Amino acid sequence: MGLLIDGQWHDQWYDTEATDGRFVREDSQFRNWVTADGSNGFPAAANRYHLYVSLACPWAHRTLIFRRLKKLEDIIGVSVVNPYMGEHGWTFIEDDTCVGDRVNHTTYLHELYTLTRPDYTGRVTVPVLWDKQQQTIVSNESAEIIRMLNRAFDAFTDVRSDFYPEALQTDIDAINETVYHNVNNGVYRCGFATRQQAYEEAFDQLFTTLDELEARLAQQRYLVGERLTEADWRLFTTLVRFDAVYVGHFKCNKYRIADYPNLANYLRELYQFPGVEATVNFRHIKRHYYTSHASINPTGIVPAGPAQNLSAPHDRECLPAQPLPN
Ligand SMILES: N[C@@H](CCC(=O)N[C@@H](CS)C(=O)NCC(=O)O)C(=O)O
Repeated sequence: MGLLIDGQWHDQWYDTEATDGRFVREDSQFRNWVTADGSNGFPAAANRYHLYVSLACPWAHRTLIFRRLKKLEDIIGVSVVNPYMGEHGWTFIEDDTCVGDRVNHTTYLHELYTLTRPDYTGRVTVPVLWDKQQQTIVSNESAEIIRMLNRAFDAFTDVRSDFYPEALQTDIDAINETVYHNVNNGVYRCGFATRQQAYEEAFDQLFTTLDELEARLAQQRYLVGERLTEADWRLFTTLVRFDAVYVGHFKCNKYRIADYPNLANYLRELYQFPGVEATVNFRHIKRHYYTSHASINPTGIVPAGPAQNLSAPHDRECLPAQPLPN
């Protein structure tokens, strides 16, 4: 784990000293947009853009789900990093989990960052949306990449589903804000905290929000009502990792998702949504977290459990849902 400073790689763990042991996530620095009309300099096109992801990473997972839901697999390629993130950060070192970077032939993800900006200073994260034509990073912010995939490439797919419909944008943005802070990033704020108070603060916010979401999902099928939206997919990628990793490795152990009837059924419904199961890889997920954070799990032993069956039937059909267009 490390970062680039003026384009030079430094192997160093997160600095939580200045923030009383609290983990504070850096803002993503590459924030360009692919648009249908190309008005931002990045027009949607077939086979021009490439996604770099980790199958372990919940943020990158969002982008893989959108690529799949919008049937953009033939339009946007994907490279998967090795799940082990050690002294060089994310790598493309080839083994039974990784086939390398077949687009830019790099060994380390940080090379893509310095190809884009030779004096880059900051963390080197996945996902990365890469423009093969201009040889540059378009965006390394998953929240924005999924919005590009949602609509900008509609000329290249027959899937008309819109997971960020205009009429629901205010509600989606509001729930995203809470879920991001307390759940998506909340599990990291628990796991990467280096002082007891910082951990407990994050832990309380996480489980207060999970309790609220459990109550909300008793009344309605999805986070903003009857329609499945971006907000659900953003929550899904954390929920699906929760019992396998966050409960133990990040000490988020008040309850498991399996202990919340509505969240557990909702998780299974989303997991069983056509195409989604294929984007979930527990081997990468468990290997990454348990082997890459040596200060949290020094032995690097990957737990063998838990036994869970996300393909088991769910009960969500008793709540009304709006059908999605194809
Ligand atoms: N805000 C970013 C966060 C991405 C992120 O932090 N990804 C993690 C993987 S789960 C990462 O690459 N971390 C490497 C590091 O922080 O050095 C997004 O949502 O795209």
